[in-house]
Amino acid sequence: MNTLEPTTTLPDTAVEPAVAIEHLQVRIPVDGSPAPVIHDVTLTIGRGEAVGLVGESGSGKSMTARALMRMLPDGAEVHGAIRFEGEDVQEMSPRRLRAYRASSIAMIYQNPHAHINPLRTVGDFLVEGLCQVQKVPRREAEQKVVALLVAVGIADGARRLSQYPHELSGGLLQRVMIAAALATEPDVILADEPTTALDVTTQEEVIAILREAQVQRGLSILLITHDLDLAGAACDRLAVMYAGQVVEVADGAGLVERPLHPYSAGLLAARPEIGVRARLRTVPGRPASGFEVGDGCVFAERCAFVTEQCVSERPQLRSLEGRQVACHRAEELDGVLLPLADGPVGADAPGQDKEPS
Ligand SMILES: Nc1ncnc2c1ncn2[C@@H]1O[C@H](COP(=O)(O)OP(=O)(O)OP(=O)(O)O)[C@@H](O)[C@H]1O
Repeated sequence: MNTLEPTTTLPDTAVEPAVAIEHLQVRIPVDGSPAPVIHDVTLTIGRGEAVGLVGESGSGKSMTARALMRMLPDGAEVHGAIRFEGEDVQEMSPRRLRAYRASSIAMIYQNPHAHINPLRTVGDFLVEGLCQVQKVPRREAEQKVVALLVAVGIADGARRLSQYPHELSGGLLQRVMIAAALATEPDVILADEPTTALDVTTQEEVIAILREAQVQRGLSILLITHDLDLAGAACDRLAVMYAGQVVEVADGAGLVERPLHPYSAGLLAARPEIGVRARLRTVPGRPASGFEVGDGCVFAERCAFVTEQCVSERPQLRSLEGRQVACHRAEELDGVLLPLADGPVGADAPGQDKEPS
């Protein structure tokens, strides 16, 4: 489905962002030695802004979210800055970290069944968090969660409180998870593939609920997804990630109309179009994880425009015409990549001056 309908433009950059990640690098121990999974993530989420983090499997999207929650695997080495409202998340004391996770930031996962106790009722799940962590009296907590269930489209919320997770469909349970996330009145919600396990109609409803929560409650949202169209429709800005690096940040319309990074163009070209019978296009080559790339551009192996400089020197994310891009050749490729996104991707692409390595 090509239904990209971005809604707003870039936020006012003079406003302090809710979240600021600068040059994040993460290494995690694999077979006893540290392996890089995040090379360079630089990303801000403004207050009340929804940012879509898109990219292929293994690019490090979930790891970025986990770094923001300070929930990385044991032994992870972290470099760079992760700030929430100006405060360094890495420097938070255990007590401050508990408060941050309890009331400033909330996470919604792909598979709600995996994040709820199947032996407890929906009511226990929703109410106990409020009673125990936020010290809200039980009766008040029940009233609050019923109102939240109504807000996420569950009209018979009071009845649902006595049900067990297995009695609810995936879509209903994901709404319960959104209600749970909203219950603590967080400033930021991290939604990690929240609709991947749902059918298309339910996907749209869940995204609409998140979007409404963003607008009504002034929430900042990081939406992690493989689905560029979904992210474009639901978010104010998109950050494209590949092999542990953010390679382009733009508003949805800008990205679709004028991608500046060859990987963004490849992702755009790979979107299936309903009603058009054609061979599905793919980005040539295999998606790489952070620990598989060398010192040069993370996309060099698969790029149709690769040069010697790309292989030897990693491009940094830099500002260019109101957006950010990490490509040595972004100026030269401006305008060349759009026909690429609309047409064939690969060795026959225009502007290619060297064989991919
Ligand atoms: N606990 C872990 N231990 C070791 N490696 C891990 C662990 N979790 C993730 N990885 C690796 O880190 C890299 C980034 O993973 P991550 O889950 O962040 O990617 P992703 O972009 O979210 O992918 P997906 O869309 O498939 O969830 C991958 O190479 C993955 O194999």
